[in-house]
Amino acid sequence: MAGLDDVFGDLFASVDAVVLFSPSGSYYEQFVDIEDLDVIVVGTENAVGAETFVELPLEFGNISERIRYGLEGALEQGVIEDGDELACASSVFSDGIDTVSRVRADAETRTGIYDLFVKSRADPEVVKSVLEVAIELGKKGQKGKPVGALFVVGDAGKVMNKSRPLSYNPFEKSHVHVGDPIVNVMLKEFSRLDGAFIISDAGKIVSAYRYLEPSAEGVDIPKGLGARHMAGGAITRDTNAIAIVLSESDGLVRAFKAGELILEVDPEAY
Ligand SMILES: Nc1ncnc2c1ncn2[C@@H]1O[C@H](COP(=O)(O)OP(=O)(O)OP(=O)(O)O)[C@@H](O)[C@H]1O
Ligand SMILES: [Mn+2]
Repeated sequence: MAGLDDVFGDLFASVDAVVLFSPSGSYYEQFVDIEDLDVIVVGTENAVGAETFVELPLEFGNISERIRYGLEGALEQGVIEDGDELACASSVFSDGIDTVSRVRADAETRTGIYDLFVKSRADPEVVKSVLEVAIELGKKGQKGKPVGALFVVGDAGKVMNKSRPLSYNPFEKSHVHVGDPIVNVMLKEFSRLDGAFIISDAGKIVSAYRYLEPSAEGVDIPKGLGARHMAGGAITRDTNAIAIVLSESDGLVRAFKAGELILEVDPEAY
């Protein structure tokens, strides 16, 4: 009679590699000595000093997103190949690894999230910080009310040329950068007001309250999204900036690059 090992064993039978999502050191060590096994560690940092590591821009709360973006990064780095069968081990309910998903790597479902972080003009850390601010703002809102915001990151000179001020720029003479705790408070406070934040490649806040005037010609953003998303999407086609948009109406955070929607996350999942 078949035991559970025989049945669940199919999940990891003849896989091309094992992908461990943010494993503990002792968990990882168990795999290192298994013969002929490729082990890939995925996470926001390489805490276990793994030989093959793929960095995630953020710890995706949703398991399928975490796996999808992890595998996209692994494909991008060439540590797995299209069609590879992978046993992806991750934690869903506890701190430790408690879940194994068998997934086939599929190069066609590529979303471009790695381009967003790794191949943008702006520093990846800057993109990550802005995404974190948007997610936090989406989670808490402003004084309990849902709030929207638009952050344009990178290629700031060109973005400034394609926009105009709606009001006095509170960042005019300041030298503040995203990631500073005080700046996060300021960004949240100013997000109540209209327009976009413009942020440089290195993370300097160049301006708040900018009205973007890109040409919207040929921009293909999903129907139902309004002027904020259209302006955010379009500016990324006209310049080498990326746009991170928090929607006041559906609460989602979206990222655009080269005029295309690249990432869509629900702040409540973080
Ligand atoms: N071209 C623009 N540049 C900068 N900010 C803009 C621009 N167009 C709209 N906004 C900002 O977006 C806000 C919301 O506009 P609108 O409702 O049309 O956008 P939306 O895409 O539906 O966003 P939301 O999902 O947050 O409602 C406006 O009040 C304004 O602050
Ligand atoms: Mn709207």
